Amino acid sequence: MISRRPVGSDGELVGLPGRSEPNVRLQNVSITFGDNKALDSVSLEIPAGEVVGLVGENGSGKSTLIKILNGVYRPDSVTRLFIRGEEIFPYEDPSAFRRHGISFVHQDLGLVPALSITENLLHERILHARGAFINWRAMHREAAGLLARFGIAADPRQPISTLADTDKALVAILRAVEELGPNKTLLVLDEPTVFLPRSGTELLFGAVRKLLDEYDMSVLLVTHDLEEVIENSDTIVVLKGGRLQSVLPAESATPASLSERIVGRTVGTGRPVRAAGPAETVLDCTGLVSGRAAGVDFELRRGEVLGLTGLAGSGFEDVLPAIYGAAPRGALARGIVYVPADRKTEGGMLEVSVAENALMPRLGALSGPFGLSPRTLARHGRDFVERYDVRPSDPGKDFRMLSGGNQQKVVLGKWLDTNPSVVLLQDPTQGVDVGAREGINQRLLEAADDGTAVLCATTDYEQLALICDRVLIIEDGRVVGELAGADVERNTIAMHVMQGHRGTDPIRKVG
Ligand SMILES: Nc1ncnc2c1ncn2[C@@H]1O[C@H](COP(=O)(O)OP(=O)(O)OP(=O)(O)O)[C@@H](O)[C@H]1O
Repeated sequence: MISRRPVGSDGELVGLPGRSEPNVRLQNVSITFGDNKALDSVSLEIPAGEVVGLVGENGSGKSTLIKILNGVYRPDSVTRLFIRGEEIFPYEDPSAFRRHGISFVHQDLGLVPALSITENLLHERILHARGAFINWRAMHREAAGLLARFGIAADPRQPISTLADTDKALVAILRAVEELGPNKTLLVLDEPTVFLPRSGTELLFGAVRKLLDEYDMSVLLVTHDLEEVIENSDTIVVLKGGRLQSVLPAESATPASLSERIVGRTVGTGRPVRAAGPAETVLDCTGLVSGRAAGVDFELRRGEVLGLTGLAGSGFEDVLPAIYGAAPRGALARGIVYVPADRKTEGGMLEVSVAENALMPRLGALSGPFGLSPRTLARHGRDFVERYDVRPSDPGKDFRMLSGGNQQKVVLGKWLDTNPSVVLLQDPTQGVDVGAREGINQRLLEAADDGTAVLCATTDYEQLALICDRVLIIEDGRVVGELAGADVERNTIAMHVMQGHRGTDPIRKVG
């Protein structure tokens, strides 16, 4: 993408207004939680027609900035915000953002599965027509028009749950834009593609560009996926420790240069060489049927890292909860642990400290006759936050106060510390920054070297390529192929997932 703003001698964009006033201008955005200055004098501009990517390590302030833009948090009073040149005062009226045309799509998309596509898409208007006459025929016609314009081949009367994941994400985006009425300024996309394959992401951003051209709006894209942000943004803004680290034209950025700016170092993309362990089977999964899994067979061996992947909806996502759910009581005693993707509702206890969360599965082992002393809790807590690089490194902090990525480190670490024989991981590095991702992968490989069998279900092919000894591809609820050795490589995995989908037979069938 060609940036429309001037570039300085250091390759960074000059942060002054361009020829015309940007759609959104943030000046000195600052916010303080207790003694933590989560955002410190951040100034940035989001010009019309541009996608501005917002990246930064876990806890750098991305979500906080978004929450200021939707009125959840009040910034410190030095902050000044301008929308299409007009200063707005969110302290006085948090709904000002919405009225000035700012809308959001979050990772969970916020769709209601049982409702029709039309009801989801035109939700706001239908809601406001409450009690009044709703012309359903006209609503469906309008929804059908929108779907057709954005290439979604579906009847708008059908439930949204029948759509493929990419189309669901697209509907969520169209709805967010539709809800703004005539006043369309900024669409904030908060990791909307984490569950999508690359091809889905491309489709989605094709539609986003079309929206930008049609409405002269802007997009603020928050993501941890460096390739995605480079491919789809015009400008990339890097936050570090609550401050503006840099503003760059996306065309000049590479994943290595970005990770350097984000975490202060380049992050390794090499695959470690691992010795083949003994072939002892620790988990024999035969004919597993659950959700969309329709007879999944595989063996998991001691000390190996096995990946499970496929297109969203292929059934690979249903395997781990089914395995864990099959033995809920005895699972932990037998050394099986499960780390779900949804760490907020399933993974951690929000109201207690990081240290208590981290030590919870080992409380019995660590406690003396009089329970766990505060001193022991603090000592183990300190050791934990250091080993898993949890930030801020305060074990006494409430879990709920951590950023999303730091919560993920705590949830993963607390289970790995139980020295399990089997670890079941669903999207383990989702929402985790590029540096922490490397740390987590390292911990997983160390666990495997110590004999733990790791089963990892994800569409993050890059992560699979970095840690897996074998990768199983699932299609229509069954294992249709296995990649091992040099074939455990990102593009090869992606190709086989896609080719399997088209019904060809590119890889060795298992069984
Ligand atoms: N409600 C809150 N109370 C106290 N501290 C908070 C609160 N919300 C955020 N913080 C702190 O503000 C800082 C920025 O957090 P934020 O969630 O914005 O980071 P982030 O860049 O979105 O991280 P991630 O990539 O992990 O989602 C962190 O130090 C976090 O602990």
